[in-house]
Amino acid sequence: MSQTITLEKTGPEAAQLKPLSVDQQIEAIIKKDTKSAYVHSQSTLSKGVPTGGDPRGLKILPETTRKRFEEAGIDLSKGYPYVPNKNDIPIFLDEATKIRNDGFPFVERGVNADPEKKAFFGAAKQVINLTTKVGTEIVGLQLSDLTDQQKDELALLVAERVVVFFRDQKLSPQKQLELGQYWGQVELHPQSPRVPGLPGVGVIWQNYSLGHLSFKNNTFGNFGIRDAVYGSQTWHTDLVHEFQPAGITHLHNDAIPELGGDTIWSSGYAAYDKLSPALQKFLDGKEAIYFSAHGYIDRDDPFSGPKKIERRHPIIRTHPSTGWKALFVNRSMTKSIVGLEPPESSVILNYLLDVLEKNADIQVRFNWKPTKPGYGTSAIWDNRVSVHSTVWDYEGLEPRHGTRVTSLAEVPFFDAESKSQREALGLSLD
Ligand SMILES: O=C(O)CCC(=O)C(=O)O
Ligand SMILES: [Fe+2]
Repeated sequence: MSQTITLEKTGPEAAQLKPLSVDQQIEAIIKKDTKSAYVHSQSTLSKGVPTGGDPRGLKILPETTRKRFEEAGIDLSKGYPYVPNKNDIPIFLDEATKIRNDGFPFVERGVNADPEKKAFFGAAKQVINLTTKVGTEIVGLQLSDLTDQQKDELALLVAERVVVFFRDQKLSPQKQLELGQYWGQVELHPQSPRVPGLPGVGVIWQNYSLGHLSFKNNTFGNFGIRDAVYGSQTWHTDLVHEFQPAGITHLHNDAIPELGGDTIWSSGYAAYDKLSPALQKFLDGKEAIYFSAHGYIDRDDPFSGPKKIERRHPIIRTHPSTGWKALFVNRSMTKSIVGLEPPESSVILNYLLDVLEKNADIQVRFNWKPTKPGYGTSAIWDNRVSVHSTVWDYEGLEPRHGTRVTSLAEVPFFDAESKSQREALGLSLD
């Protein structure tokens, strides 16, 4: 498959242009006028929207998404996406930190699964491992038809392979939510736009947030310099500021660009296996500070600017199903290693992040295109043992839209008796 691509000229001269009104911005999106939309990208459509359904989003909703929602009986009459009521969004840091601070029961489904996964594999036409260490594609199986036994086996497969893909799916947002609820308590994100009537189903839609239009190559931090249209998302893992952070995330993309818009995952197990035994030993049992994506006001120091929620978690964590150790750091949301001087922490942390981000042999890059037009593609990954980054290379304003359900998991732990993946599989060189 090939496609001729003409990159728009943007940059300083584009930034000189007059910002557009919201209506003009919507027009620009409909006409796929990248340059005009880019000019406005600093103040995104998703900011400052009225609470409730956003009527503006409906105007640019991709056809495949609209069809999927209609078939599922989603009420779009008030607009799309649903934007949370401002009164429900915590403003102060202490309020935001308190959400789920007390913990909740969690059942790890993969633990009880048949290690051979006979029920799950038996129902699939094909099982394709995409690389040696990470990523498996399942062919010929509908996620909406899984039995509980198959869901347990899939959870174990996701834990082992880090991310598992399913093309050509017919999946309603309600079924997607049900599946997520089976794997854990579903995250109800107070800020994020969501599918109307389904608080646990978030929306990933760059054409709405225009996120990718304002990003440059941003390896060294979020929200990089705005002098290029394209880039990639800062490597991250989801919701690490939670007391019980994300386990499985399931993103179902129902509008997929003709070319591009891939996502990359890197394995935390394999990253750990790349460290020397001396560095592994140093890190085992250490903790790091993780922070939230959103900022909040500090009641005691309200004028100091937004502050992030911070949590302490083990920097090497043991996965409860596989029992393997994984490196648990990410560029977007890991602040420092506890117990080290700031410069020491920064050097070591940067090295660890580089191991995850710069080694293609522990990564998988996935293109979401279904083989059947009109069908969607699901990626199901384990945030406890991976980081991911979306590639915003797709041309102009081609639609890319997905619904996302995240199941929260256990309080992260490190088991000193646990093994690395190579050790457990008998591949260790020493
Ligand atoms: O759009 C994607 O490929 C992934 C977006 C993302 O970071 C997520 O869903 O957690
Ligand atoms: Fe993410």
